[in-house]
Amino acid sequence: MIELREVCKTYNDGQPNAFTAIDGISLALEHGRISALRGPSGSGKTTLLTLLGCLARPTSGRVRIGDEDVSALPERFLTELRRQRFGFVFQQFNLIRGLSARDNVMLPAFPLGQPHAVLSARAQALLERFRLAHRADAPVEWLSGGEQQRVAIARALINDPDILIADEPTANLDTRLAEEFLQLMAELHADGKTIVLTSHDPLVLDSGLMHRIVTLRDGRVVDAQ
Ligand SMILES: Nc1ncnc2c1ncn2[C@@H]1O[C@H](COP(=O)(O)OP(=O)(O)OP(=O)(O)O)[C@@H](O)[C@H]1O
Repeated sequence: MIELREVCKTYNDGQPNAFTAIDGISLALEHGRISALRGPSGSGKTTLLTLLGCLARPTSGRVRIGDEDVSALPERFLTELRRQRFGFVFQQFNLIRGLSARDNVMLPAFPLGQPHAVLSARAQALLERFRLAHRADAPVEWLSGGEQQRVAIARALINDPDILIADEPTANLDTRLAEEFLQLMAELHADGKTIVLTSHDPLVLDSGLMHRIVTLRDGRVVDAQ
């Protein structure tokens, strides 16, 4: 369970330009499920995702991942927790140009200090799983949008996280690639992964694959089916 209790996030807290993007959200997302956050632009979806993914701390309130209250953890423990438990897929994929697909996939695993050959084999296996083995040595900028996204998903999985976080994952994809993305999410759900994503995309929201759809407005939950 990922649980938020009375969570607020205020940007520029205490300054004249303070802005409360998340305004007292309590929410529990079950492990092993696919949950979507939706809502108008500026409603706080990305901010909420960063709090759920321990990329940012709440200004007030509590975030629990399983049994652990992570809102109180010092930064280095948070970094460790992120590495071990979370994989992130960003809207723009955030791949490093000039590096091969395989090296991009390996990147999040480098700080864990495993032998290069082990990591390389694991990255190759993930690329194979996503039908990209033949592109492993290509610089990522040579890959198509759909291929780049599969590299980004492979990279998110390199440390075998149990929680996958994705921000507007289909925003840059055409219908066929968005459907392919959903197919991958269904497979990862079958593997037992917990998936939390933000989306405006009816193709995602109406796919029938989302176990929970949480609607935000003005930093509050207005509906949580
Ligand atoms: N670093 C920041 N500093 C100040 N305000 C911010 C910051 N990041 C986000 N905001 C503001 O917080 C609000 C929520 O932003 P957020 O990106 O979470 O919304 P969103 O629902 O994901 O929007 P979109 O669908 O457009 O991506 C917005 O009004 C935004 O301008």
